[in-house]
Amino acid sequence: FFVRTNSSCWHTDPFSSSELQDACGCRKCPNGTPGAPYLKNSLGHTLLNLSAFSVEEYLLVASEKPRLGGWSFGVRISDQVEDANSNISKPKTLAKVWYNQGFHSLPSYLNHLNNLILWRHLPPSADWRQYGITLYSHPYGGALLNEDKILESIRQCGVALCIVLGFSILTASIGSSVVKDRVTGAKRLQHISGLGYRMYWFTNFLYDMLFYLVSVCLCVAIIFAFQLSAFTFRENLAATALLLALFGYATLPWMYLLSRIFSSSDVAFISYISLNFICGLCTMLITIMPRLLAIISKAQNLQNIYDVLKWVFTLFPQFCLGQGLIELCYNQIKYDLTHNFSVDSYVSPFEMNFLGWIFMELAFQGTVLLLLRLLLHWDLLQQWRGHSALRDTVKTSKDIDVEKEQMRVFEGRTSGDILVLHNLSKSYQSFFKKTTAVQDISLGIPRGECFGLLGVNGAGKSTTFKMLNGDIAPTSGRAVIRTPMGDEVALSSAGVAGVLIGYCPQQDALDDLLTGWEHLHYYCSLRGIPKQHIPEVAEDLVRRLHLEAHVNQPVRTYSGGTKRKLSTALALVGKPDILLLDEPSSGMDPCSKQYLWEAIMKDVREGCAAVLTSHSMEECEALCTRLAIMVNGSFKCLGSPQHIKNRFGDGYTVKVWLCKRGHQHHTISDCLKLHFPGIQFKGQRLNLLEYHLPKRWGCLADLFKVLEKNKTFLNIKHYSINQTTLEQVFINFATEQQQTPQATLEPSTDSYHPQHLPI
Ligand SMILES: Nc1ncnc2c1ncn2[C@@H]1O[C@H](COP(=O)(O)OP(=O)(O)OP(=O)(O)O)[C@@H](O)[C@H]1O
Repeated sequence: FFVRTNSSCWHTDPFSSSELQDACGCRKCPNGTPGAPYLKNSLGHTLLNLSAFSVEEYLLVASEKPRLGGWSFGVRISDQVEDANSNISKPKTLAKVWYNQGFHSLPSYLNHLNNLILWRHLPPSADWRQYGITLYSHPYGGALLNEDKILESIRQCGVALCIVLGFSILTASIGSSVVKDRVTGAKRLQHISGLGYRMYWFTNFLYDMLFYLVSVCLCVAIIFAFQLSAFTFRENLAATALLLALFGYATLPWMYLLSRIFSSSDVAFISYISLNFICGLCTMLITIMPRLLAIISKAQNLQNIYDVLKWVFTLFPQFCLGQGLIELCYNQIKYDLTHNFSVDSYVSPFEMNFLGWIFMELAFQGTVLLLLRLLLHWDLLQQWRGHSALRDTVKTSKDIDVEKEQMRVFEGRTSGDILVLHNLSKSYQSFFKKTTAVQDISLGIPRGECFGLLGVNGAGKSTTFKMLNGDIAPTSGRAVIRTPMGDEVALSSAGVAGVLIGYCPQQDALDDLLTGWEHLHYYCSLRGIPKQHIPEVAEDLVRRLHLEAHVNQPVRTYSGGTKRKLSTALALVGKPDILLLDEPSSGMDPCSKQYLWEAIMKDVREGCAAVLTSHSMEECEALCTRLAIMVNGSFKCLGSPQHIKNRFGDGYTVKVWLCKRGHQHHTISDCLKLHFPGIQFKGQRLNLLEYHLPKRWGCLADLFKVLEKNKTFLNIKHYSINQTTLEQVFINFATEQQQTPQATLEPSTDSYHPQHLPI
């Protein structure tokens, strides 16, 4: 308790009744006469001659119950509280009001003193009884301040931050799915199969929004269940739901636009979360600082800074969400504070100068970004770049066949070809180095041809494929298709020109949740096959690729080989004019390979032009009418498999199986070298020895003769003599590949590999 009686003297302690009685000069006068017409201070000095005012009765009556309060006059200021500048202690005429316990005692005793002062200043002729200040006491009408409620609203600011974090993660996980679609090739596959860009993005957006809105509903239900007043009071629940929904509406197109820069969906997911949270939290913190300082200091320039920052940061949907939720909490705190004083300071969140501007901003951003996403697409950019990338200069190649093909393309002798590559090149530019993945390849592929692209890992096959299917733009050169009318059109316009392309990507672009049937039905619909014919077409493909046992199961239950079969089946849907097959048989058993080859050959025989990459020489020999071996991004040889074997496969391969394991090869090697000095020992595995005999060092008949004659003497169980295989030609070229970390030979799963020396 304290009573301030003047600027330099105040008491903070409550007083006991006896202290109070002692302090009341009128009750306990120094001369010992209660009720004397003098008011004296504690030192006995007369302060007021009350008889002059005839108020003694009043004071006596007023001081009858001194335990509730009283007055003292002329009390000397204690040394501690005296002004430090004045060291002279002098008595001052003071009036002090004392009170104790009762809440009403202070105002009533103060009022007595005020009355006294009033009467003191009345003119002598005036009757003091006619004047007076009356004090009324009424109970307080308002409720007490509910501190718990206010603290709860402040705590809900923390909930707002959690909501921002949660929705940052949710939108990131939804937004990164399109990156997965692109990286696995599913997006490209759908475009190639006939799905337009706009349709893809629009349906994606609709589906993602639907999925997102389910989460919004769950979140709003939880908020409602826990009755978080900042987000549920009056119109706040509707505002919270709208804010969350619009956040998704503005954020998803923004993520779609950025999706192209990510090479993995995991990287995209982490990046989106970081971007969301950085944009959301940092912008909120940056704006909160000047706002708080402006509230504390009442400085107008800080308020201006806050206003400017607020408008600038509305560019970020994350800021809009955080700011909107914090504003709802702030509104609620204000309401809780003023509500106790019967003032309703609640502002509707839908008012334009409150959250209305945030809603408008989010809706505007979402619409503009979605339109941008629908209008801008990769092929459009490729077309712009394609015009500047054309460069038709004939480069001399080391190989005569490659050069001939190049001349054929440049001289325009490709009228019968459906797919033509003009000097196609691709370089990847990173910060520190430039990698030339594909270098000036020219090629024309007619209908009914299966062209094989061979090369070690990193030779540039997949890059060539990506340029063919429109996934990446060539650095220079172009790939065109010839329409049935004979016009050359860009690959991206194939669908419009009526040329169907089937694509089997290196990674299976399948949806784990769909069954084989559902995949086939979907891709048949994309190809435009009439609904009534879809079962027939799908069944035909299932039968040709022997997928009957799996087609009703979800794809997640498929083995690697079965997934490849389904991927190839999807590429074959609708009898495409051009088939792009990137390692279609990898991971398949020999039996499945036979079915696959038959399926591909059937389409090729019916006039389809196929381009195939494979690490299986057996497959290339079985399927390809022509092939090229790529080394460091350029063709090193080109022609039919037999032509390549004839040109580059010099001589014979001799395989000798010994009767016993562990025998050294020296005796046999010495014997063979005696008859054929040019023979090369290539390696030994268990009891198998392998030799290469160049043609000029001996003929087939002599070789048989020597081996038959010495079979028993050399402990030979049996032997075989073959013409040099395509695989050996391939290995010979592969040694030319730059010794980069990627340039390692991938062992074929299909054929036995001895420890080869290069031929
Ligand atoms: N996105 C990229 N950025 C930079 N360099 C790349 C990129 N993609 C491929 N390369 C490089 O381009 C070269 C050719 O790669 P590509 O994937 O076309 O080889 P490939 O013949 O298909 O190999 P594989 O048989 O393993 O599929 C390699 O040196 C590779 O490192």
